[in-house]
Amino acid sequence: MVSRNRSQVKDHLGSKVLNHPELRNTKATEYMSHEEKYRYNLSRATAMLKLIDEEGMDVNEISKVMSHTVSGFTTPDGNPLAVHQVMFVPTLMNQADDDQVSRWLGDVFNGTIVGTYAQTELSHGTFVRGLRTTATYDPASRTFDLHTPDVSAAKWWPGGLGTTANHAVVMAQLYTDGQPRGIHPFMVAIRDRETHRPLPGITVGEIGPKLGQNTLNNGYLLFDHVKVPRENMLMRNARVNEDGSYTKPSHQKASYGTMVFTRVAIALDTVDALQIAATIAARYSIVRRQGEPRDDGQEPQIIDYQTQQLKVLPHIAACYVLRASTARLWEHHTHVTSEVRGGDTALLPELHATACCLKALVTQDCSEAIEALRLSCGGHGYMTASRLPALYAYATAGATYEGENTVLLLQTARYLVKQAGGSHAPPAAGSAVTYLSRPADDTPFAVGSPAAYVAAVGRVARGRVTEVAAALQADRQTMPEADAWNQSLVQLVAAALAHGRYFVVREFAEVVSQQSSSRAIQQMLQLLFSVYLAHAVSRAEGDFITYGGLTPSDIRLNRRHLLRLLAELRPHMIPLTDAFDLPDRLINSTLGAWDGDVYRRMFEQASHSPLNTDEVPASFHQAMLRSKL
Ligand SMILES: CCCCCCCCCCC/C=C/C(=O)SCCNC(=O)CCNC(=O)[C@H](O)C(C)(C)COP(=O)(O)OP(=O)(O)OC[C@H]1O[C@@H](n2cnc3c(N)ncnc32)[C@H](O)[C@@H]1OP(=O)(O)O
Ligand SMILES: Cc1cc2nc3c(=O)[nH]c(=O)nc-3n(C[C@H](O)[C@H](O)[C@H](O)COP(=O)(O)OP(=O)(O)OC[C@H]3O[C@@H](n4cnc5c(N)ncnc54)[C@H](O)[C@@H]3O)c2cc1C
Repeated sequence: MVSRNRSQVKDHLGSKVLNHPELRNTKATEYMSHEEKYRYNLSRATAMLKLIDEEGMDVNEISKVMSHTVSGFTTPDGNPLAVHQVMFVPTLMNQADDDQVSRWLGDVFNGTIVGTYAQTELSHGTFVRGLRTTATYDPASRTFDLHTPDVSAAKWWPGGLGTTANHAVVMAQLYTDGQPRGIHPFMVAIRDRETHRPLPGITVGEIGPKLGQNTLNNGYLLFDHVKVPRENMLMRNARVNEDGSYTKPSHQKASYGTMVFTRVAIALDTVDALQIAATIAARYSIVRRQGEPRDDGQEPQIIDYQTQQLKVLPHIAACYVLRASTARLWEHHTHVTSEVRGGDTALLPELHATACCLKALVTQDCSEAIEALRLSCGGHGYMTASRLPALYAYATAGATYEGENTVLLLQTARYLVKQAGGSHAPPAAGSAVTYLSRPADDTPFAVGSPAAYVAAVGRVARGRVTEVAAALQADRQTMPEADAWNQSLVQLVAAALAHGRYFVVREFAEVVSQQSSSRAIQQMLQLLFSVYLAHAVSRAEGDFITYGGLTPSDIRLNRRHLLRLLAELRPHMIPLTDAFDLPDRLINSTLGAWDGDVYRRMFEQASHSPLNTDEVPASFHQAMLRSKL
């Protein structure tokens, strides 16, 4: 199979997707009903699935074509098959045993089986161990009895479950021999393959409108003592034998593997959304002129206001920096997964810790950045047709799904404080936490030296982690563990974020140092890195004084330095966003097209409003009449 890099995939898709007979003609969906939107997005998602199949793509390629850059074009309101592709199929591949894979995957790939990942319940999402759907094994019939004890245990949220999927991987509490065995995955048929009607004992439907991504087709699901054959528990890790005896998995959290994968995919993908938003805001900021005319008689381009530069340019730098670290995480995930499949789980705890904090850091940074970029476009950024509201809705969902960010940061913090206290297995060579067991890097801070900034970011991470580890340790002597932990929650979250920031900047430092093909490119990467670092310091000045070794004078110098760097970056803003290589049809924004013809496009989109069809819409008279009664 030919492996393509990210840009080549895009080029490849440029011809394949943008010219595909079922995909090339897009419709504006803003005025469609909920059902019309679903039909439109589902038919495009299906065409995309067929295309992926025809092209014979591997997991890396699929992740790229499923990326928001492309899926925002194919399924602008959310892909009802996203969870099928990103979670259901990977769960079968990684958690089903070989027999099960050969039993199901043919039907998955020929489209007979369409699935979802059904974990979250109405009353439990975060605390997975608290899920209440049960799967009780009966050795006499060799079946599991799947049951929802009450409405609060209804599955709620799974993507594609609403009206699309006919199967689900259901995460349920396993009982064998009368013993609870924890959460395990079960392959369950929920709708008839021919009629698509719910099967006996199944109650299923769609949960209703959301902030965005309304055609993800999120659903609910309840079981009334549904019998599932023994062979339908996914058995690559744990096993239930015919007599009901139970074999434990090689790693306690093996069944959480799909979540780790999806966190990595979300981190990588949210940067795509930021790139689109940054391109829109950059292009609009040079087209838009407003204010007292200058010497040349023209009103200034808004990007020449220093405040606008601060709203836009650091986020372009962030696109480059976050892309590098999330791509690195993706590679690391591939490596660790193959080790785990071979039985070696040593690297899993750190992968889990890193995936948690990068997913949280990236989705938080990107959603804040996209909102700042939307605001940088003034009133027009509030229009749906700018695309910025939908990009925000997409990025901010990433802060909640696949593990709410605070909760994930606490998972990272748990790993970090154990490392700092020496109570975890020592980190492997190349680990991202070795800095915790070494003396702090005392490179003196100097404005203009990226290495000095990276060292300061490291001191903040180290200081934050060691301080909270000590506080926790002290509290543990005087109160129960849960109270001690709760007493430090805010500082634990800050420590995990600081660690994530250090991970990100070290990865980019490596990218800059390894770039050798062109001096000009290296200089540009250095400039982007300097902007990212100076902005990071300006966002957390207190931390850099408290832990990073910076003085109030350094902080003042950094503020001026950042503004100078922004002025230096400004002439490169358009080439830097053009380099994301996003065709207009993928950007799909009135404000962000390459030719800058913003105002004509805005008028053109207004012509689609159904309220403009008649000079006086009938609804006006009807409503006025009612108000007079
Ligand atoms: C490229 C294109 C892609 C674009 C994709 C976009 C579309 C995607 C659509 C997304 C749809 C969304 C789907 C979902 O949201 S699915 C539901 C996701 N749900 C969650 O993420 C729930 C979050 N909660 C949890 O994961 C767990 O409950 C939590 C980890 C918080 C706690 O678990 P638990 O209580 O069981 O464990 P403990 O805290 O007690 O920890 C015990 C030890 O286990 C370690 N641990 C925990 N998880 C893992 C793991 N996954 N791997 C390895 N190890 C793990 C933990 O660190 C503890 O270790 P120590 O005892 O050594 O400290
Ligand atoms: C668009 C979308 C798509 C989704 N798709 C799927 C899907 O396909 N399949 C699926 O199974 N699920 C899906 N989900 C569900 C999603 O995974 C959960 O909503 C998510 O994991 C958060 O869990 P929760 O809703 O229980 O939040 P809660 O845990 O109730 O969070 C509420 C607040 O409580 C805080 N909190 C909770 N526990 C702790 C703690 N231990 N310490 C400190 N603070 C805490 C949180 O930080 C947060 O501020 C989806 C959700 C969304 C929004």
